[in-house]
Amino acid sequence: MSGAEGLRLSGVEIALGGQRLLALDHAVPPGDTLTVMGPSGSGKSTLFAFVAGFLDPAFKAQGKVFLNGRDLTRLAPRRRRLGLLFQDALLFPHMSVGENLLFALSPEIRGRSRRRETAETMLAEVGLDDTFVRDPATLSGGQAARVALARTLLAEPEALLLDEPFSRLDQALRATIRDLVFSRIRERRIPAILVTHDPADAEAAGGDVVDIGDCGRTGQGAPNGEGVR
Ligand SMILES: Nc1ncnc2c1ncn2[C@@H]1O[C@H](COP(=O)(O)OP(=O)(O)OP(=O)(O)O)[C@@H](O)[C@H]1O
Repeated sequence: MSGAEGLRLSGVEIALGGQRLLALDHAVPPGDTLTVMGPSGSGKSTLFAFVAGFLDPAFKAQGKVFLNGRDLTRLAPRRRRLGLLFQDALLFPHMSVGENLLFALSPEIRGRSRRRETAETMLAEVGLDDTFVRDPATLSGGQAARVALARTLLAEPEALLLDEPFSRLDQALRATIRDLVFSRIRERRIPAILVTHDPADAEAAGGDVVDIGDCGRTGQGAPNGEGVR
């Protein structure tokens, strides 16, 4: 089954050194977020590497990833149309906020003023009007997280991989940025996978939660993708 809309991990199993690390079979509808939890070393980053297409050859993987009906499994990473958000905003320090955004914008959007207007509109969407010319070094942690989100969304990803994107933010800011990210995901109907250690993140994401923690040790884990809620 290809899963015409959304993201689907179909019979995914990843092994390392002959031992099964994780198994996952799960569909993420448009606008939903699947939360993946598990202790350090359980394979969360490895799962993202598999979905994004840069899994280290030390791992043996089987199963497929479908996105809006396309089989991504053998596609080059840049053709998968995935957006990633990490703990760090990872903005280019030698570029202004606006230049960071324009870098992510499709070359199909032509014309200097049209490109700038598109980037400014996205900045406004994440609550950052009038920051186009700012130096990223002068941004607060929350502002940098907003720019990172804007840059990711500007590339118009068909799915998002969120790798502990809130873990560097203090508690109050964390709630604000979290709400912003999940509201954008729902409104734009983007399927997402979130890796986190924080149950409050999973709660805010509002979708299924899978714990891949026991998989390698017991061979059970969540082989049928049954969420814990
Ligand atoms: N390139 C690699 N070659 C061999 N083993 C690796 C490689 N990368 C990771 N591993 C091992 O694979 C297992 C899963 O690692 P992974 O980084 O996916 O865990 P994680 O759940 O993301 O951990 P954390 O929560 O600490 O980020 C670990 O045992 C790790 O040591």
